[in-house]
Formats: sequence, structure tokens, C-alpha cells
Amino acid sequence: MAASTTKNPITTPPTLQPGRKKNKIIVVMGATEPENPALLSISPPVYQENGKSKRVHRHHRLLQPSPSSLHSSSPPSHLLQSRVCLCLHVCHPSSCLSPCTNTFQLQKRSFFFCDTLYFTVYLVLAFMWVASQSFHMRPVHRKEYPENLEKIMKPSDFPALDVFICTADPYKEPPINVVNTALSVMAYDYPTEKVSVYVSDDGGSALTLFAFMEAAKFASHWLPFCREKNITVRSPEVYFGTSNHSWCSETEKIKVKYSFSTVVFLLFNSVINYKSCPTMIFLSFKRKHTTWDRYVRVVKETDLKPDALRPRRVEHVVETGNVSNEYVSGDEEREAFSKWTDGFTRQDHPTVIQVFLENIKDRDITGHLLPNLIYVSRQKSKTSRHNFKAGALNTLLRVSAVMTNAPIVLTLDCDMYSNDPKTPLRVLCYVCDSAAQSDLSYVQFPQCFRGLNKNDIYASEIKRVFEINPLGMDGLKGPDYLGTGTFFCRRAFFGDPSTFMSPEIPQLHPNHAVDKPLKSPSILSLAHQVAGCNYENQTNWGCKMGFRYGSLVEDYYTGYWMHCDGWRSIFCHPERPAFYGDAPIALVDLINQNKRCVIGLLEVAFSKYSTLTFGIHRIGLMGLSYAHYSCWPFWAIPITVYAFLPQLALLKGVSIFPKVSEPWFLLYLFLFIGAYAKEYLEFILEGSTFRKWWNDQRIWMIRGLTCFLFGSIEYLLQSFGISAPGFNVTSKVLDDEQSKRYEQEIFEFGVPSPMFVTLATSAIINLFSFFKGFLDIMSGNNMEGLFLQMFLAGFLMVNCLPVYEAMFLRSDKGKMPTKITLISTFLAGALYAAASHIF
Ligand SMILES: O=c1ccn([C@@H]2O[C@H](COP(=O)(O)OP(=O)(O)O[C@H]3O[C@H](CO)[C@@H](O)[C@H](O)[C@H]3O)[C@@H](O)[C@H]2O)c(=O)[nH]1
Ligand SMILES: [Mn+2]
Repeated sequence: MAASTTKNPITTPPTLQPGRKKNKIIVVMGATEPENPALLSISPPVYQENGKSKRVHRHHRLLQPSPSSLHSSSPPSHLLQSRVCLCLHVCHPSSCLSPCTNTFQLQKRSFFFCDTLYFTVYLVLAFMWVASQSFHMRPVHRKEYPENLEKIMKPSDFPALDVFICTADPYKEPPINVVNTALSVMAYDYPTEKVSVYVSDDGGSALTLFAFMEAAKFASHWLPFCREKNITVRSPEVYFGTSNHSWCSETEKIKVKYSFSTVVFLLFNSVINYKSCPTMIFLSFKRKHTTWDRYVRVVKETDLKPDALRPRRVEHVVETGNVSNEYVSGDEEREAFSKWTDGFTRQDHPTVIQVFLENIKDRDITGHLLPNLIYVSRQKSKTSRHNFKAGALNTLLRVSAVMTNAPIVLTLDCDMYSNDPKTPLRVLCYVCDSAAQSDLSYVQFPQCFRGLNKNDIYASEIKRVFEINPLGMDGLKGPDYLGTGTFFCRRAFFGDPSTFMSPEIPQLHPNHAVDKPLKSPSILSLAHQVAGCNYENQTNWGCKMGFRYGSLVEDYYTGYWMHCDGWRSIFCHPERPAFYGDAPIALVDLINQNKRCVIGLLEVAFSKYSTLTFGIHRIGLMGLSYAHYSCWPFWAIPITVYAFLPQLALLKGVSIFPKVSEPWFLLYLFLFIGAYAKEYLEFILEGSTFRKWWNDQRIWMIRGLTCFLFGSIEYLLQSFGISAPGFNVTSKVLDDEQSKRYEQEIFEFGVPSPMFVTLATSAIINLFSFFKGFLDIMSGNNMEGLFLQMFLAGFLMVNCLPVYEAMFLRSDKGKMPTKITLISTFLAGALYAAASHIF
């Protein structure tokens, strides 16, 4: 480790943000400590609080900043307000009292059925309330001071970084976007010779391979361009897509280069897909790909019309279908494609590993070395399990160990491009801090999304999961692993902090030093071997080593295991989002994504290592946080019950809630309004708006009626062996018409998904019951007893306005399919008939 020789060691506390003055920000100063960070770790940590020096107590250590002022932590900025929230929270468990009233009332009518339902509802609500308290105990806000890094180490001493980017389907995840993600991290402000980017292609697609071939060429222009212009958004697509970049001839040139790569790629795409029918290619090409339009626009706008860029020439090439030969040059490239033989399918193919850039010899146009860029498509066979994303990540862990073995590993989904080139430096602030190092497994960044519409109609921000809860967990043992935007210490994949678990071969050991170039035959052959589909048989991979198998939410499950094993993690939440990704813009994509998540969570909840038993026992409060998530699917119970039962009773004129004149009435009203007010307050405090909150609670209701319900059913079918688990990759393709509707905040139904049936049925029942109740009350019929039910039906009805619109008023492609409307109407009638027997 290089001891700093600067005259100004880590003496000055970092400047604090003006807005945070009120907080007791705790900044540790290493003023009296030796300059060498290695020595710092030996001397007792000292920190300053309100002017007084204090010793750090062992159990407080994690909350206190490290002695090197690379980072600090503080209580949440809205402490007072969150206390208010906590009080409101405390009001909530009183809802557990209310079953008595209900049970009592209902027993009189001997509705055993309703009794049981209500009791379950309250049980779920009470448990969720208790479990969610773990998020409110000790929220922590952290801050990093990357500018201080230089004072303790030289860039040449920075640890190496291996970046893993996963992609699985070239049609749902356009390769050109994957390329953009890769370019954005290749251009990190980090010593290039220390960065290696690995792309895992579970789609086994020549398109992706080709796209990366182009990317490697483009990188030699793009990286120096980013450096010289010092731009912050280093995804070319996003950079050229925004208009606020300075316009100069150089920008123009590079933009055309980029567009050219894009077009060449698209051509290749078309040729491969429609080998036999060239005219088709062109038509579908033009219809489907907006990039084409953009390309034509660029060529027109810039008035640059070199021969190669003329659309007509491109047309010609497409028609003759000769692109591959024209654009695939060199034996090495041709050899890579030769693996795609006739028998090559996505589920059954040999390993393909292609090194596109090598950081010891490949240079950009200005002579700087480029980072490593490696394409990996692991071997697949129909007879062996491949364990979805976790399997892909484990393969990359091994392949990267053989090739570069960096101590830090960043995992990224293919849509999550880097939005801040200094992100790795923030991570170093934690990783290089010897006090936090020994049991640190990963540093998690929040998931942020671009392109959300103004009021975020699908509540895709999910701030609670990606921001608020992780802050709360950070005060315990650290945030859960969110699947992307996570910097791991490689060591954390091998056993717990105190006992190391040895991998099967020494080359996979995290301390193993790679001493040969990437392309040397022995390295390549070993890399192929560890990427084989049978390599993991009889090993600890997936159960005790690496990313864990057994759940469709491999991220949650892996994080859970790491915390159970005694690791801790850190939530890094800089003001400028470190990564941006895509959120689904069609409702069906959203609920399918959530359904997969529900199945994965239930897999954990009912496993041998259930969060509810093993987890809570092993890691206490932290286990409760995890249990809160794994019980999410149970929300389906209260939501479904509240969306149907009181309304059906109302249709029959039966009152099941307290009367207006009874004292319980006020309690009910208070609980309902209190629960919503609390959520609302939390939202507003996080800087959100009323409309966003409204959309969030609506999506919550929709989730309860669709994916939570169907996910649970599918999980049951799976446990009985009736259906097999599958990882349905979320589509990241933007359809023009869909995008337009999304921008206008119109709900996108369109596909006849069975999940829409419950939603539409409930919408219909709520509509009718509200009007029936309204008429009843107007005519003075049991006004007191039915008020609450009518109130609830009215509330749900307002929530369902977009559903009515989609069913009865719209005619565009995104409307509710007629089939679903018919089935739902029929089902609503059937439920009404059934209700006659119950009430
Ligand atoms: O067999 C597979 C399936 C998926 N993936 C990749 O996994 C990532 C996540 O898939 P996506 O469909 O985008 O899932 P999301 O629901 O958007 O992702 C969330 O949920 C996943 C499962 O919990 C996590 O892995 C993700 O990190 C998290 O962002 C993508 O990059 C895929 O290419 C693979 O590599 N192999
Ligand atoms: Mn995603």
C-alpha cells in the first residue's frame, strides 16, 4: 500500500452540505493519526461528535464513519418527520384489535367463512406491520469523499475491477442497448488497464456477438472522446439522445460513427433473422426499428453523406443479403461466428468465449490502452440445469477468475448504464477503508430508472424497495442485494468472513494471481472448461459458493445468505444516480416481472432456510426485514378480500362494517385514513408528489389483484410439480405507439393476460356496488350500516378509472382486450350469484 506523502493528509473534515447543518453529522478525522492507512487501522478509532472526541464502541462501529474521512454517516435528514411517521406507525397495530369487533358481529350472523377471511387479513396486516418496523429502527445516510482518495493511494494502486453484464434475449434486450451499457462502464474514470468488462449472453446470440465486435471498434473512438470532452453520461445512445451536449465537428463525426455502427448492426440483425427473404428484411427493418429513422435523420441533419452512409446503398446491401461477408473481417472474427452452426440453439450450444479487447495491447486512437472486453456465452444443454441469472453470474465469476481475477466485481443488468464515471471511486472509499473492510461483502447502489412518465403511472420508481428500505437496513447489517449496481468483494463469494471456502481448482481462488495474457491457450481452454454446463456438478457452486440457486429472485436470496453468513453490506446513495435502467412501459410487463418476483420470494419463504424461521433466528431484525419481503405475496389476501367481499355484501344490502353511530366506526375510519396518510407523508418527505403517491397506491392494489395472486397460485402449482419455474425476461424494447401512450399516461393493457381478469372483475363489481349502495342510501335504506362499504367501493372505483376507460371507452391497441372484458363481466355476474348464497 502506498503511504501518502502529501503535505495535507486527511486532516480537514470534508465540507458539509449546507442543507444538512441541523444534523449531527459525524465526521471522523484522522488528524492525530498516522498518515499510512495501514497504520490507521491499528490505532483505536476516534471520532468527533458535537466537538468532543469520543472512542468508537465496538457495536457502534458500523454506524460511525471510518478514521480516514473517506466516508461519513449521519442520522436521516428528516429525523423529526420520521419520528412522526413512527408514531403513525404505532397507531397501526391497533388494527389488530378490530378483528374482535368483526368476529363478534359476524359470529352473530354465523358467517364462519367471512370470519376466517377477516382473521387471516388481520394476521397478514399485523405481521407486515411488525416486520416493516425493522426498516425504521436505524436508518443511515452515508456520504463519500472520493476526492480524499488520492491522499492515501495512487491510481496505480487501485484494485482491479471486473464488470459483469448479463443479457439473455436479443429480442427483449436489444444488443445495441447492451453495448451502450458496456461502453458506459468501459469509459469509467478508472485506470483502464484495471477494468475488464465481461458480457454474459444467455441468449447465445450471434447478434450480440456482432454488436460487441462493433462496440470494440467504436470504443477506440468513444473512450478518448469522453476523456477529452469530460462528459459525464458515457452511454453514447443517451449522450446523443440528449440535446444539451456541445455541438462541434468532432461530436458530429463521432455521432455519425455511432449511427453507422448501429446501422451495420441492424443490417446484420436482419440478415441473420430473415436469411431467406430479403424483401421482408427491409420492410420489417424499417417498420420495427426506430433507430433506422434516427439514422436517416442523422444523415440528413448533419448533411454528411459519405458513400457508406447513403441509405440507398444500405438498402442494396440488405436486399442482396451480403452484409455478413462485407462487415465481418478477419479470420478471428469469422472463426467466432463459425460456432453458430445449424445445431446451435439458445438452449443447446457450446461455450463461446471471445476476447474483443485486451488491455495489454489494444489501444484507442490516441494511444491509450483500452480495457478488456470479453464476450461469454456459457455452454447450454437441454439436459442440465442452468439456473438462470445466478448460473450466468457464477459462470462469469469463474471465467473472470481464470482470466483477470479482480478483487472487485460489479454486477449489472444489461439495461443499467453508468450515469456517473466516478462511481468506482465512491466504492473505493468503503473498500479501501481498513476498518470497514474485513466483513464487507458488497456496496449497493439504488436502482434508478430513466424515461419514466411525469407521474410515474406504474409506480416503477419503487422508492421503498430501492431507496427507503435499504437506508433502514443499512443501520442493521446492510441493504439487500438488488441485482444490479452492486460492487462485490470477490472474497465474499467464498465462505463467511472468518472461514474461507476453497474452490475446486486453485485458479479460482480469489487471491490467485493471473500471470498470462487473456488469449494464451492455457487460459482460454481453462475458461472454456469452467463455463461448461456440467462443470458445477458435485461442487459447492450455487449452494455454498457464489450466487445462490433455488430462487427466481437470486439477488435477494444471495444477499440474504451473505448476511446470514455474517457479512455486512453498505448502501451508497449519491445525489447523482450512479446507474439508470429501463422500467417496463406496459402493464403486462410490469405484472409479469412482479409475478416472477413473487414466485421467487415464496420459494425462499417456504424453503428450509426460510426467512421467517431460520432468518429471524440467525440475524434477528435483519431477518425480519427479509421476512417482510418474502411475505409480500400475502398482500394478495387483504387486497383481494377488500376488493370483493364488502362490495358483494353491499350489493346484497348486508352490512359487515360498524355503523356510523358506533364507536368502532371512528376507529375504522381512523385506521384507513391513518394508514394512507402515513404512506402519503412518507412519500412527500422523500420529495415525491401527490400524483405519484396516488399512482403508487393504485399499482399496489393492482399488484394485489394480479401478480401477487397469480404468482402465489403459480408457486403452488410449481410445488405440486404441475408447472416448471421459468425466468421470464422483462422486455426492454420500446414500441413507438406504446411509448406514445405511456408518455400520455394512458394505461397499456392490450394483451389478453389472465391476470387482467381479476382486476377487471373487481372493477366491475366495485362500480355496481357503489351505485347500488348509493341508491340504497339515497332511499334511506340502512344508511348507517352501509356507509363504510360504499366509501370503500367508491375509493376502489376511483382507483379503477383507467380500467373502465380501457374496457369501455378506448379503441387503441392498448385497450382492454374484448375477450377479457367479456370474461370479467360474466365472472362478476357469477360472483354476484354466489354472493346470494352467502349473504
Ligand atoms: O436466464 C437468465 C435470465 C435473466 N438474465 C439477466 O438477468 C437480468 C435481469 O432480468 P430482467 O428480466 O431485467 O429482470 P428485472 O425484473 O428487470 O430485474 C430485477 O429482478 C431480477 C430478479 O430478481 C434481478 O436479477 C435484477 O437484477 C433486478 O433488476 C437481465 O440482465 C437478464 O439478461 C440472465 O442473464 N439469464
Ligand atoms: Mn431490469
